[in-house]
Amino acid sequence: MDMKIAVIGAGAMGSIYGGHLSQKHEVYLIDTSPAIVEHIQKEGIRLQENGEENVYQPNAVTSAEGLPVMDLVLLFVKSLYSRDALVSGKNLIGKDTYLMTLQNGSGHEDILEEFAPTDHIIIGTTEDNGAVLGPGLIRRGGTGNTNVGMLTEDSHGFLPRLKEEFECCGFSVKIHSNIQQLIWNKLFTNVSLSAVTGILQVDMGYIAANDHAWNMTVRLIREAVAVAHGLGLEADAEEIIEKVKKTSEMSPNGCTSIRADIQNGRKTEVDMISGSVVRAAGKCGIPVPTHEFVVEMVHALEGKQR
Ligand SMILES: NC(=O)C1=CN([C@@H]2O[C@H](COP(=O)(O)OP(=O)(O)OC[C@H]3O[C@@H](n4cnc5c(N)ncnc54)[C@H](OP(=O)(O)O)[C@@H]3O)[C@@H](O)[C@H]2O)C=CC1
Ligand SMILES: CC(C)(CO)C(=O)C(=O)O
Repeated sequence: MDMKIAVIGAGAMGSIYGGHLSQKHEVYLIDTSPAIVEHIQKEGIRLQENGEENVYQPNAVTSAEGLPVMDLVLLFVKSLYSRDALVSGKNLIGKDTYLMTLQNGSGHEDILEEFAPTDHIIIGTTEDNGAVLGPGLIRRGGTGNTNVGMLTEDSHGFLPRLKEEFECCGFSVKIHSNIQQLIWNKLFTNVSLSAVTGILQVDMGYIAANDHAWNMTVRLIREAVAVAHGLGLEADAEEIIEKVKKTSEMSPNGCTSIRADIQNGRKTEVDMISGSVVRAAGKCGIPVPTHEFVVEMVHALEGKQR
């Protein structure tokens, strides 16, 4: 056992990472749902991956109470629950603990910094994806890189260790010196395609196929690109527009996370997706009326489902 790792949130992504990491590390999967935790305790996590079903047996608990201080805390709750989850897991974080997020959206560091010093925060993206099929049963969809980076210099050389410890469990980790660039590269798709499919409640293919939906998507991309430039990031609007169009066309029946959450009567992560563009725009003094509209509209839709 090399590292003590707490993974908070035993949903799709927490199960994929917690399950795989438990092959070599002492992993504690924490989820507020007693049903999920009991299931994992009895039967482990069943992951459908690479055409087979594998079972992993991390420790599973409903609360961080009584757990030791961790080497790494990996946050995999939906971002609207991040603060609550970290308040409940405060005892997991000691002076040497690294706190890590691969959640969609941007600006998670603003919350993480309330719980750990900046030089112990790891942010990034994952190109893996997954879905919960039932209690303890997860389908691992596509796999790809786990992109990580820090907001400051990695003064203790933790990222190379993290890379090694994750890669021996089957992940492919890339360390980036400008991780915000990577985060925004993914964000452009979520703040345009995902947001518009959520509001319209349509499959991904509808966006490129319908002129009005497409105009709205392009407008969102152009506003987000202006903000990215304001933050000093690189972003080529025409390239991003082309990429988002391809994403829509290549997965005509695909369902985005914002759409799925609204459809399932759940709250969305819009505040850390479109909302993060609005907050960054405020700091740079750039107008983003379409993103402001999206945030209000998605929240209005969430209210309708209750
Ligand atoms: N799914 C995917 O393919 C991808 C997801 N992501 C990101 O990963 C993150 C997690 O997504 P995903 O795994 O799909 O989400 P899920 O909803 O599947 O899993 C989150 C889990 O956390 C639980 N939870 C909620 N609040 C707490 C809390 N305070 N403490 C402990 N557990 C809690 C939830 O319980 P309950 O259901 O009862 O609320 C749920 O079981 C998101 O930020 C998402 O953007 C990134 C890339 C791909
Ligand atoms: C756009 C998509 C489906 C990834 O391609 C996504 O990241 C999301 O909506 O969460």
